[in-house]
Amino acid sequence: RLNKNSVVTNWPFLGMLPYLLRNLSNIHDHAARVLDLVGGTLEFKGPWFTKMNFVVTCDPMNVHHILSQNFGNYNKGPDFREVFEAFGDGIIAADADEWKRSRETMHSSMRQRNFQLSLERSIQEKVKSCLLPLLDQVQERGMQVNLQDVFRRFTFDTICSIVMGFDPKCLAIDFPRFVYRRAFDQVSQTMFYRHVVPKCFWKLQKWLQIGPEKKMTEARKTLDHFLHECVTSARNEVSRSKEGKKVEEPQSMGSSSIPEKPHFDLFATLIMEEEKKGKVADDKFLRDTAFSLLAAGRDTITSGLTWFFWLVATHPSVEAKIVQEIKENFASKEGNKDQMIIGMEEAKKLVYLHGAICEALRLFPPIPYNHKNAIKSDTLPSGHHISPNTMVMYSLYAVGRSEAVWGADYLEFKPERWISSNGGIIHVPSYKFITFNAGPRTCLGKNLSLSEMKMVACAVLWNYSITVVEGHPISPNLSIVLLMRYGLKVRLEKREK
Ligand code: HEM
Repeated sequence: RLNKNSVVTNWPFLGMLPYLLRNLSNIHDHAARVLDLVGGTLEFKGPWFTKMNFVVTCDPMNVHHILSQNFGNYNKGPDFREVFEAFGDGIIAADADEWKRSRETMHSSMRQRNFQLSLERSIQEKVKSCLLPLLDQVQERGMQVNLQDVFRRFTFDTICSIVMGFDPKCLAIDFPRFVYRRAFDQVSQTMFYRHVVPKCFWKLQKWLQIGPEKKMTEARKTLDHFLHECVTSARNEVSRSKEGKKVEEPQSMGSSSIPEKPHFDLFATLIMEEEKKGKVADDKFLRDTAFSLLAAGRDTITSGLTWFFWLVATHPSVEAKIVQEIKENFASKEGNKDQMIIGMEEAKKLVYLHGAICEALRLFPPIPYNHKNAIKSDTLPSGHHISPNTMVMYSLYAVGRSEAVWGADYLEFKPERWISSNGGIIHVPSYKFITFNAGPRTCLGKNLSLSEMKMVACAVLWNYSITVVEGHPISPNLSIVLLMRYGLKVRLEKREK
């Protein structure tokens, strides 16, 4: 019988760190394979002089236990906050009452009708006035384009508009450089780096201000400046709208500007929600909230769209079915549907597209792993004992590729998996389709993201067929969000309708 932990060599002094570092470039696939071999859960041992021991699992019952059934015993904890310190006290890193307060305020703001309408309008406008014109030019000039870069720009513009009512206009044909976007990328990379080197090592680098930690400090300064400007602008807008005054002309802000027209953004809504409760949303709360939302909602949607378009481009029969479904639902309808810029309600009709997007998000979850900290000792459903203050890591990537959950064809891209015999959408419990997390801390942007992805997919696939540039390498990057290391280089052709 296999000694369950022997799949990964546990070296004297160094523990399993050599395995982790040797396989880092393809760590998610390695983790999925190892977890499969050991029955779903592994006790990882770090070097003896570090506190790098943790339990890693992809067993859906363990995940259900940690995220829902025994939710109260698993928080983010101090280590999470240290690694993700750029999030401050924002919802992603917060625990207990701080988290509850953020979650309630954010949830009620995001449910508001005006917010939903403003969100829909922002996405539609961005597709119509920036995304499709840019792709038109690329196609007309016969150029190659990196779709991942296009989506990163698209999502940065939309998330800034949605959260702060400010469009940085990164998506333009001259692909402008935008210093704040690069600062965000630097912060994400350093946060990933802090996961794979012992804590004492990155702390020393931080203290000495060298390597990635130096870059992190500089990037954070840049970002804090950006967020401070956004907070001030949102406050001014709320005061102006309360006074019923006309919104002033944009001020200069780096290489971009504040939008000309009033906008029902999340920031303004949050400020007003707090006021209704007799509280004042202080600058730090708004800064941390903005950072959390920008980080949570920017690269995640980019990742989802990039892997989706790659899968569709390499599965022509799926592409044909998506286009057919769009045609059947909307092509003969009244109104301006020549570009297929649909709304959120219309997006719900596209069941096959929904299946294809869920399938892409299952195979390539934008957040491939996550972790929690056990407060008291516990026993997982798999029988593993958890001591107090142990980090429990769960691989969303490995859950999405578990044969036990998805069947023998788990590696196939099959949108049909999500469609019932009567043509409806099959509901998969969130601890199995874990891409948006599960339990009380389920992603607050789940519906928003699915709608946005469908709206973009519908417009792009209706207007273009996409071919991946021959020989272009496809592999995941090393960061906290699963993007493509070399981007997604494609050529476009106008679709014959
Ligand atoms: C495809 C897109 C997305 C995916 C796959 C995704 C996935 C996730 C995951 C896995 C978590 C749990 C993170 C953790 O606990 O550390 C999360 C949390 C969260 N997400 Fe998303 N997300 C997406 C888009 C968005 C968007 C667009 C927004 C908002 C604009 C958003 C807002 C949030 C918030 C506020 C949380 C924290 C919830 C809490 O802790 O209570 N997400 N998301």
